[in-house]
Amino acid sequence: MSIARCPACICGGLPNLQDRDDSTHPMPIFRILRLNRQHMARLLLLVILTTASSVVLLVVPWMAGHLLGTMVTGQEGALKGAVGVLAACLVAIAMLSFLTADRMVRMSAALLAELRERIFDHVQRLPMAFHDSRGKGDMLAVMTIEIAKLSEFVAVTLVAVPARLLTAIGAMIVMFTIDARLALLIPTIVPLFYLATKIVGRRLQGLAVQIQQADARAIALSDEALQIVPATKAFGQEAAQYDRYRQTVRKLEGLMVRQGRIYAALDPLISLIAAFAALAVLWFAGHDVSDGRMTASELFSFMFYAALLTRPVGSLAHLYGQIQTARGALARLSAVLAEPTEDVGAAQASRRPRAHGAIEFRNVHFAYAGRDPVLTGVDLRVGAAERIAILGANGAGKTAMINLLMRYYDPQVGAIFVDGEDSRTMGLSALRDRIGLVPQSALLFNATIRENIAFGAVGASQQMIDDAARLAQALDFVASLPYGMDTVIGDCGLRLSGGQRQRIALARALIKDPAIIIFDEATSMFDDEGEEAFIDACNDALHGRTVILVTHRPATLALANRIVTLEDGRIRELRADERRLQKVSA
Ligand SMILES: Nc1ncnc2c1ncn2[C@@H]1O[C@H](COP(=O)(O)OP(=O)(O)OP(=O)(O)O)[C@@H](O)[C@H]1O
Repeated sequence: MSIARCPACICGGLPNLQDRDDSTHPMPIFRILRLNRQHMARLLLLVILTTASSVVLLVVPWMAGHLLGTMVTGQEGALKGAVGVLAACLVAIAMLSFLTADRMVRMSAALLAELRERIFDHVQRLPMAFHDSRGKGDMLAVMTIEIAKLSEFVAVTLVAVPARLLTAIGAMIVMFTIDARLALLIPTIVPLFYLATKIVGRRLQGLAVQIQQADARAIALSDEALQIVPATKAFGQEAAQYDRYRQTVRKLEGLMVRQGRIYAALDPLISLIAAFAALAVLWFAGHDVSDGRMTASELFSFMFYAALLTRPVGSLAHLYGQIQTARGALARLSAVLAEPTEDVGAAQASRRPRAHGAIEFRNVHFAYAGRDPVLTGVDLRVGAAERIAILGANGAGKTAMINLLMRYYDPQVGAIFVDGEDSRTMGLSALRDRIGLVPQSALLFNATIRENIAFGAVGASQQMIDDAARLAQALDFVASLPYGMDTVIGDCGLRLSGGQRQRIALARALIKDPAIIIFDEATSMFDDEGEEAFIDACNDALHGRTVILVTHRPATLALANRIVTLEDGRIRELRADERRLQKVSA
């Protein structure tokens, strides 16, 4: 029996980042974000707002130049008008900035929430084989950091691009109208900008991937460390755990510093190129003004537009790096969303005929991906209401049989029948509705006892919860807790004893009144007395149900009326003397 995984635990392994294939062709961003009409309307409004800001912004250099020109020439009347227009522009820019920022936050938050819901829903529905193959930290990084990056990219960065382009093109046009000869100097610096962003962008791309990997590892390590706090304390591993985490976050720090340095260098570089261009303009324009070919107002305006131009060009240079980061996030999200989910089928338990619980494994062969075969021709018939125990050495494949019965995996050869129907054709929800699983690790979550029991059946009523708790003989200990059924039990039920957790797990399994109950080493954490009490509790609860017991514990075997053993990948019925021996020790 393998250790059942706690839903919130990292035991499934750290991210295997080397194995990850990020080369998957990313889905278009609009498909990933499912941008519907409402989103498009909001995006359009944002584009209009940022564009309006740009238009007003384009008036400012003109008016500022005009203002300075009138100051130089001493035209008092024109001064007042220019100040008034400038003030109006500044107020308009402030208001538009507020509106834009407010809308951006709403848009970004909405996209983030929707994407989070979607990926959460999708990941939960992915088959066990997928979860086995992916590191949990890696998945957590995709579900948190990556989607945050993506929604911010769309709602903040991408939305501002039209406005930036408009500002750049608008500034260029006005500069051409002021002095085409001088304006022609500007395009000569474009190749320099391009070169700078290309070189910088190439460095940023590799760094973005490394930062994502280090981020994922840091998330995985902190999650794992929190899960194994008791083990860390018991083995005095606090310092070693700290070192492991420290190495990862320091590596992340180094990468972020490198990325920050590149971005830090980019802005001054762009400014320097722009400043040299401005100097060249001044050089030529100085002659034009002294020769009377250009007014002082035009010169000032020209210079202001040149300065205005550096802002959108600078942010467009940043855009290259941001696109690379978003592309990486998009590829990883696409890869997860492209994975086919399990088809659970409609939950119609109430309309299904009552199941009998007969099970048959017919020539079942199974190997986990990339591993040696575990089951090599399992044949086993379990009659309705029969109680069977499956014995076998560690690693023999007992849990693998349960995993196949639950259809967490499918066999490579052979089939499993439940009530005479091939489990692969009956629909996952129809199959799983018939089975109550009590695993070794109770898989409880941090909520009340009531919520944990109700988890076993969609729409469970109060009466059903109480009945299930009574059947599992959990009512006594629940009554002794400070808030009874409403007591919150901590992560994985850590505020309960092992035996109490198992009773909650049994109640949860019984609440849907399943025809089949599986105990996968469910009594391994009991002492003899606790095990006997638990078995007493089970005797009533198991009445009329098919029971599969995976256990090494003799006392639990007493529940079984038939014992088989799994050896070399096949089922062997115990001989009468072996059976007697097992029962005697029980
Ligand atoms: N998710 C998995 N991916 C790959 N191999 C696995 C996985 N789970 C178990 N195995 C391997 O499959 C084999 C059978 O494991 P299984 O858990 O079914 O054994 P078991 O009979 O339940 O053992 P035990 O009595 O120790 O719990 C083992 O060799 C194990 O290493």
